[in-house]
Amino acid sequence: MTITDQQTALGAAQLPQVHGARNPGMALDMDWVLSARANRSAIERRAATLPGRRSVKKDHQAAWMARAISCIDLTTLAGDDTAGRVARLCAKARQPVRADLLEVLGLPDLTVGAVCVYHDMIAPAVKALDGSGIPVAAVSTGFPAGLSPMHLRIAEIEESVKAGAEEIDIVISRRKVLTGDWQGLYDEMKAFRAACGEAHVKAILATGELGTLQNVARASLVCMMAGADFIKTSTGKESVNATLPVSLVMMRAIREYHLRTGVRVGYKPAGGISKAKDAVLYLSLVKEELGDRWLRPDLFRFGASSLLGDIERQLEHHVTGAYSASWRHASA
Ligand SMILES: O=C[C@H](O)COP(=O)(O)O
Repeated sequence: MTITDQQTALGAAQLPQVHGARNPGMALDMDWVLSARANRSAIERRAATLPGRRSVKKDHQAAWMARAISCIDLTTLAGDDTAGRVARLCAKARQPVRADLLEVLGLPDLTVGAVCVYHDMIAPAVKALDGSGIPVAAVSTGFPAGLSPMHLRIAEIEESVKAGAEEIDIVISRRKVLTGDWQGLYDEMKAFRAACGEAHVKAILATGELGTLQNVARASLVCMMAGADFIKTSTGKESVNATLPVSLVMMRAIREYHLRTGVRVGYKPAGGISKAKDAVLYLSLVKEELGDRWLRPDLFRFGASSLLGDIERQLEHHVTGAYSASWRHASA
């Protein structure tokens, strides 16, 4: 399969809708969970073939990069975040690429999917995004390790929703996966989902700490059964974050969940995705594994702090024929 439909790509980038139908969840089905397997060598072989055979050129490339922008959760998760830095990030979220480039691309209203911050930065982000329709996502539940007492993790979600976060990125307890406590993981995720209320919930699996791809497959299923609206690879703070093999496993779990329940759960690779060409690779994988319906911000996001800068650079090159210095795009 090759990517050739520029119009489809540009059309989807203009779609404003970032929130779709929710995943109601289902009872924990242990037979299904324990039947999940992952053949590491086959998955790694398949992932290894992807970079070599993707070739998306010129206008098609620009269309796919625009699509990628519409799916970015523009993120800042640093200890020295300030209201000023978040306001600058939000300005970038509203207008992710220079206005003249957006005009040439025919996408004057292109924005990112969401802005993702720590709890303390929700209020400045909500203020800076007022009227834009761009939701604020907050990382929560003792991010990134998820080791604070359960009642505090629940309270943190509730506080963040109260502060205006429309999306909550929770972290799961890795030890529940590593010890095979699937019921415990299910109960925890269900409690997180309930605390979110109307806010959409993304379950961060921290796949780099789950040991095996089989654990990634099982944890993906359990979180979806417990009502996760999205499953997300990583916090960006593990030593191994989003990878193509892990993405294959998680996307196939999403596909299977959709086949069995009819419910579409979203996918968010996060951590270390900083190049436009990698973003296009991920989009092509989503297209192949899940289909076009997932190539929209209500079902796909990149968690990324520096990807937008490279995409803007590549788009500038596409339109003007020249690259600008990377420092010109420093805020993203
Ligand atoms: O969820 C988003 C990640 O924390 C961003 O990671 P990154 O800084 O490697 O892009």
